[in-house]
Amino acid sequence: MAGFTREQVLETLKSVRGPGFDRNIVDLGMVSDVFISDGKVYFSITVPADRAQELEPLRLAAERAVKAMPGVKGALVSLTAERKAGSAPSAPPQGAGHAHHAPGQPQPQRPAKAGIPGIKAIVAVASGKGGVGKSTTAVNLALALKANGLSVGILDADVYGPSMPRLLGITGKPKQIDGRTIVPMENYGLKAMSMGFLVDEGTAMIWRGPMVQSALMQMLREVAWGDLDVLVVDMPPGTGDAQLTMAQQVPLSGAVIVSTPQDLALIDARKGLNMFNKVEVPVLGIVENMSYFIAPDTGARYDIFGHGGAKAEAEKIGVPFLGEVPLTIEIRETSDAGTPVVVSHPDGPQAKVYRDIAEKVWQQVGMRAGRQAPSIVFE
Ligand SMILES: Nc1ncnc2c1ncn2[C@@H]1O[C@H](COP(=O)(O)OP(=O)(O)OP(=O)(O)O)[C@@H](O)[C@H]1O
Repeated sequence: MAGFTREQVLETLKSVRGPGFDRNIVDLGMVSDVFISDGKVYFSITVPADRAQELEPLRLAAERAVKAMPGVKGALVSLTAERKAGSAPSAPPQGAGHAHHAPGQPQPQRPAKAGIPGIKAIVAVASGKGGVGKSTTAVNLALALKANGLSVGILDADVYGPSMPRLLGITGKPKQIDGRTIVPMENYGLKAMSMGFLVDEGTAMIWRGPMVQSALMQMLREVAWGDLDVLVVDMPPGTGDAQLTMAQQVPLSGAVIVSTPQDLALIDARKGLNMFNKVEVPVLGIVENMSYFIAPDTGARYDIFGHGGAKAEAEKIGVPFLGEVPLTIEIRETSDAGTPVVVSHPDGPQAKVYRDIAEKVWQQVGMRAGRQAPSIVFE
């Protein structure tokens, strides 16, 4: 147990006041739930979207105040424009002119999204619903981009069920430099960051929206990613407020939507597409996962899932179709063993499927950026 309490954190935060605010941030109701894990404190401060940049010093001041408390090992604080139902500041800070938005809804404006120095492109991998193989696709896509000659990182934004430690076979905790910046973990030449590296399994389950935003922003901006051609972001499954806010706040180059062929998953994939359209993030294309079945003994292919649905859907709505990934024992077993198929069976047919998808994704990124993607040479 931490040697300090949530109440003490809030008491400390009462010393923090923003420019133009008539009271401290706690009394104004701007502080989210405070979450404490392993001596580290996580929370966010709700500010008007149009003042987010200007209020960065406020975030720093709050973080400094909490870090100075005895027993506190670290603090992750972010600004969020999300407003929880019933907890709007009683005296909104000046500039808060968004009363016409429903409480709890993310602001429709797109907040300023500063790029991340050193990272050329950020690609989200998303799905309309859980269990369609989004994380498996994300990790194999990242490794395939790497195999295609790019420098790549992966950010596991699925804080409710982080899977990168398991998928990449990474254990241990990341190091911190200068008391703030986190050094990403690494395996198979891939830099990786996940809440799963920071908190014990299960802990992340009880997080609430603003805390998630807070943690994500820090994993994005306060990790020493170094120079990357592309950072792949494994999004939380679904298309709710958390995903929408994230898509708004992260400077995404584009999104890849993963779907299974079944009708239901396709309907959900459509929701994913709409979500990215809403925040003007280009959809780079759709991947159909568990598209067909390859029998382990004979290698015979069976189209038992009505494969092709995602391709037809992609054509109908005019987004690129990126490829079909079969349902195979190798993909499942290698994922579970922390040795994704792209690195453990690089010469196999599944690795090739992912490398082809990676090539298409990178071409799309290049096209959207209005420039030619660096050419990728295949053997
Ligand atoms: N193409 C595939 N062939 C065989 N198994 C697969 C394939 N894709 C994913 N799986 C398996 O399906 C399960 C779900 O995959 P994964 O965790 O990647 O899904 P997800 O959409 O990220 O799920 P969640 O939404 O729960 O995070 C895992 O056991 C994974 O190994």
